[in-house]
Amino acid sequence: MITVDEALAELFALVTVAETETVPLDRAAGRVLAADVTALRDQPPFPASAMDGYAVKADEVRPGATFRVVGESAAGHGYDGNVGAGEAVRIFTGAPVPEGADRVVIQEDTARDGDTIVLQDDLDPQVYVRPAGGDFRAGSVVQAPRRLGPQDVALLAAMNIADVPVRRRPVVALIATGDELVMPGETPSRDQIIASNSFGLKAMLDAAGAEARLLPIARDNLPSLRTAFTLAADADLIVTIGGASVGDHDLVAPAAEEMGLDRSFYKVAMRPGKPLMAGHMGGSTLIGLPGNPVSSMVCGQVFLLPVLRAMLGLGTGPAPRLQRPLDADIGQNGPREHYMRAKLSAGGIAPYDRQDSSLLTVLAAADALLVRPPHDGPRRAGEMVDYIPL
Ligand SMILES: Nc1nc2c(c(=O)[nH]1)N[C@H]1C(S)=C(S)[C@@H](COP(=O)(O)OP(=O)(O)OC[C@H]3O[C@@H](n4cnc5c(N)ncnc54)[C@H](O)[C@@H]3O)O[C@H]1N2
Ligand code: MOO
Repeated sequence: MITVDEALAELFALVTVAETETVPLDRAAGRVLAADVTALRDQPPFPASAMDGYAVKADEVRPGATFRVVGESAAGHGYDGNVGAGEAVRIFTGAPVPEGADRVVIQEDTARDGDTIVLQDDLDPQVYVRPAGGDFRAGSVVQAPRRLGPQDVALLAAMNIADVPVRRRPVVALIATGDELVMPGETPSRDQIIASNSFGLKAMLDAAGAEARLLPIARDNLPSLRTAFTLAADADLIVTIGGASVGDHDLVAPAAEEMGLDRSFYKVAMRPGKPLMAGHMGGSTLIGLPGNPVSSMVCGQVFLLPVLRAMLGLGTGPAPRLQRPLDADIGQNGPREHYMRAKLSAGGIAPYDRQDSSLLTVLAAADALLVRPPHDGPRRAGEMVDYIPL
C-alpha cells in the first residue's frame, strides 16, 4: 500500500492540463482563466463625479461663495466647455468632471436660485472627483490561472473583455458498477439499492469545474464493464465506483486491464478508501474508487478534486487543510490515514461516533473531515488537529 501523498503524486503524473478555449464573458463564471488578460482602457476613462452636485474650482470653495451655473454634465453626456472663475456646472454621479473644475460640491451643501448657487456654511470637505484610471489603467493585468468569480467577471467586463480564454472543462465519465444498483426514481427489486455516490460525485465535480457525465450503471460482469469503458473512452478522466475490492464480483480491475489499463497503483493506506486504483487507459486517466458511499465521496475530496484542479491548470497540491482544537478526547489511530466525518463547533472540532463508510446521513451532517495521520497516538481535547472543510 502507498500513502495518500504518494498516490496523489502518481495521479498528478497521470493527468495533463486541459487546452484553452474562448468563452463569451457571460459564460465565464466558475471557469479557470487560462491566460493573462489585459485591460483595454482606463476606468474611469475621465475624471468622474462621485456625487450629484456642482462641479467648481476647488480653490473657490468656501462658505457663502456664489457661482453661476453655466451648463450640465450627466452620465453619458458630458459638458464640453470649460469651467471658469465663479462658474459651476450642474453634475451627476458618474458624469465627466468638466475641464477647469476639480471639485464637486454635493447639492445638499448648496442653495440654488435660478442660475445661481450659494454654498452653505457647513461644507462637506471631500472632493468627490474620481481620477481617470483610479480603478485600473489600460494594460492592467488579471493574472492566470484564476478561478473566475462574479467579481472577476464584473472586472473583466469593465476592462472591455468580451471573450475570455479559459481551460476546457475536463470531461469526467462516472461509471457506477454493481448488480445491486438502480437509478434514483426506479423501483429496486428486493436485493437492490439506489445508486447514490455517482450522483454525489457528479455534483462535487461539476461544482469544481468539470463536465461530469453519468454513464449507465455497469453490471458485475465483464461484457457490461467493457461496454461502459467503451462509452467512456472519449473522457479525460474515467471514474469507476465499486467493484474495486477483492470479492468474486469485483471485476473493475480485470475488465480495465483487458481494455489496456496501465495501472500505476492499487491500494492506498487510508480509511475510508483503501481499495483505490489508478492508471492510464487509452487516452484517458482511470481512477477506480471503492463503492462504499462515504469512501467514494471522501476519495472525491482527497483525490478527485485535487486532480481536477491540476487538469484546470491550478497547480498540484493536496486538498487544503485547516486546523482546530479537538472538542473531545479521541483514541489511537490505526495504520491508515483516517478521514473522520466530523462536526465543527464554535471554535473546535469533534468526530462523529459512527464512522462506518456506508453512512451517508453522517457524511451529510458532517462539515469537515478530521484527518488523522497513520499511527497517530491518542489525542486530548484541546489539542490541534488537521481537517478538510466540506
Ligand atoms: N475481504 C475484504 N473485503 C473488503 C475489503 C478488504 O480489504 N478485504 N475492503 C473493504 C473496503 S475498505 C471497501 S471500501 C469495500 C470496497 O469494495 P468495492 O469497491 O469492491 O465496492 P463494492 O463491493 O462494489 O461496494 C461496496 C458497498 O458500496 C455499495 N455501492 C457500490 N456502488 C455504489 C453506488 N454507486 N451507490 C451506492 N452504493 C454503492 C455497495 O452496494 C456495497 O454495499 O470493500 C470492503 N470489503
Ligand atoms: O474504503 Mo473502505 O470503506 O476503507 O471503508
